[in-house]
Amino acid sequence: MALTQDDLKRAVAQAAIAYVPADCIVGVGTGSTANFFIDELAKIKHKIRGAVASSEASAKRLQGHGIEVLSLNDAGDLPVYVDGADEITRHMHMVKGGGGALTREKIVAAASKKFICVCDASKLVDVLGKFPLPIEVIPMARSYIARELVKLGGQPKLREGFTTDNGNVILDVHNLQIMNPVELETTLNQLAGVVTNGLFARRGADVLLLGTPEGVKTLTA
Ligand SMILES: O=C[C@H](O)[C@H](O)[C@H](O)COP(=O)(O)O
Repeated sequence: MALTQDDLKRAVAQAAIAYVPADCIVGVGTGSTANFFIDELAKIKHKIRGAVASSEASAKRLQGHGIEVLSLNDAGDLPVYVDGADEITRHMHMVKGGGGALTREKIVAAASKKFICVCDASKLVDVLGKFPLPIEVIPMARSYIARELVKLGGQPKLREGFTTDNGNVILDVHNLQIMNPVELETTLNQLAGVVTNGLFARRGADVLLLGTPEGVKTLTA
C-alpha cells in the first residue's frame, strides 16, 4: 500500500527522536509534522526534563501528554529544536509560518543549538516563494507594510480572521521568487512594524529529515 503524507510525517517525527539528548529540555515547533513529533516525544517523556513550545497549540498538546512545558526564560538555551517547514531548500533555508507561529518559532530556534527540520518530501524546493511568505505585523502597520511589500514585487494578502499568539496579524505574500533568502530576510526585518518574517535563512536548519517513499533521508547544512 502506498505511504500517505501522514505516514511520511510520522516517519520523520520518529527519526527526530534520535536527536533528543537524555535529560534535556526540548524546543518544540508547531504544525501537523511537529504534532507527530510531540506524540513521539510522549513515548520518551520519562527521559526528558520538559519542553519549550513555539505556540499555545503545541503547549496544549505537550501538556495533554503530561510533558512539562517551561517558558524559554526559565529554560535558558536548548540543545535541540524540532519543527516542520512550509518549504525548504538544500541550503537549509526555509519558509515557515503557514500555521502563524513564526515569531515564537524563530525565537525558540534562535535559542537552540541545533535545528532539526522534519518534512515530507513535498516541502523540498529549488527556489523558495511558491508557498506565500507569511509576515507577522503589528496591526496598525498593516497597510503601510502591504504597500512596501508591493514595491518589493510581492502581492500581500491579509490572513482573514486570524490573530497570532502575540496579538498581531499575518500578511501572506504571494508571487515572490526568493533568489536571495538571506538578503530578503534582512530587508523585511527592517520594515517598521514587521515583527517577524517567515524566512528562516540567516539561521536555517542544521539537519533536514526528509520523509520519502524510499525512507527517511538525512541532509545536513
Ligand atoms: O507556523 C507554522 C509552522 O511554521 C509550521 O512549521 C509549518 O507551517 C509547517 O507545518 P506542517 O508541518 O503542518 O506542514
